[in-house]
Amino acid sequence: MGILERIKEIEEEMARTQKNKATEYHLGLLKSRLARLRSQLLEGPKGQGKSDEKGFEVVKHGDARVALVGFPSVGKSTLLSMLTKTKSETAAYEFTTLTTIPGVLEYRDAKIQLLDLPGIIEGASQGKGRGRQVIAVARSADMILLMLDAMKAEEQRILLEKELETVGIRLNKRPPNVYFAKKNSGGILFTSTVPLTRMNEKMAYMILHEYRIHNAEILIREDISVDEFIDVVEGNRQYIRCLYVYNKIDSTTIEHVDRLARMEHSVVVSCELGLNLDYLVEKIWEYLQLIRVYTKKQGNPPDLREPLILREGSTVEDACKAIHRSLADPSQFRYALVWGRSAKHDPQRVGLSHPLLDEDVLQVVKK
Ligand SMILES: Nc1nc2c(ncn2[C@@H]2O[C@H](COP(=O)(O)OP(=O)(O)OP(=O)(O)O)[C@@H](O)[C@H]2O)c(=O)[nH]1
Ligand SMILES: [K+]
Ligand SMILES: [Mg+2]
Repeated sequence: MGILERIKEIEEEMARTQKNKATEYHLGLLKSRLARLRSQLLEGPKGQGKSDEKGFEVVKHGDARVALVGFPSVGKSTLLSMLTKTKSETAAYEFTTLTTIPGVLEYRDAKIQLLDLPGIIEGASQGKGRGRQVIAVARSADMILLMLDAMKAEEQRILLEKELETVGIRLNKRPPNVYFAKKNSGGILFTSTVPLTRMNEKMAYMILHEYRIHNAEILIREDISVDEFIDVVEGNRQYIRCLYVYNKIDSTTIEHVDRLARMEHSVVVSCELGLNLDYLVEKIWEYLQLIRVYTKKQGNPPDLREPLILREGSTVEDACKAIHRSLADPSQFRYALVWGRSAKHDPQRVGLSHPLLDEDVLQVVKK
């Protein structure tokens, strides 16, 4: 039996099985089997490289990468053409876009790579309509714009979420707070620092057994579910921030638009009429969690044209490394001066571990 049939069989068995105390462990086992098969599917057949199927990968450029994912003809290419200087072909028929089209979204002195992708359809995660190549690119993104047709919002959203979930993409979630390490000996060492209400030690043993893991250390620090435990064991999940972009609001009612706009992580737009696109770009910036750090040389004003673009939570050390690989070395770095929101007083003399904030000014003093 092929992997796809085995997946289908397990899915059917899960659908048939009632959820209760007596079936809890059996369902846990089925979930882990399903997760293993799906991972196998993603890796592809052993010994056979992935290169025979041409991918949609393009070179990473700029400060961050945002991928446009959605069903055909929801307006992905129209959006790319509105937000960047790149023109991607748009048309009323499905599958107009056949490969990745990269554009550059310039905002707040950052260059954000925006990727227009071919539309995906139900079953994409199993390879339908080159869905796997699209998903591979989505996995490489710092953020996903899940684009939906406002008229078919609910059904499209549920289907797309399922496709992405299936391939191990977790949208707007954090990795479970669990320490997990495989060992060579010593058996299973299971500890939890909080009461577990959704799984337990027995379940963990059973799942690990399914994965043929007999020696491991597990420290659980939050009340996780069985699915989250499997995610930890799989270890290949991608936790990606996502905005749901409801397009074509020009062709639906104001009440419906209002409802969509109030949902979590959502932005309503009309790409064609250019409605609400400024707000969308602001939200993209917010979700990417980037900060700008302006550098200055001693005795000169700061360079306000080209800031360093760093992840939120970056330190002086990260900034130094972004300027030059060896600048953070003890042989070069003496101290830094920081002006701005992260400084207690202007300027503050700081070391490598000082955390920076958006719009700080940084001067590195070398030895
Ligand atoms: N009414 C309306 N139509 C739109 C809007 N945005 C895009 N369209 C139309 O929707 C159709 C599809 O747009 P595309 O940008 O080609 O969609 P796509 O998602 O890139 O499609 P594929 O590449 O085929 O997956 C085109 O006819 C667009 O003119 C919008 O805001 N409102
Ligand atoms: K289209
Ligand atoms: Mg397109």
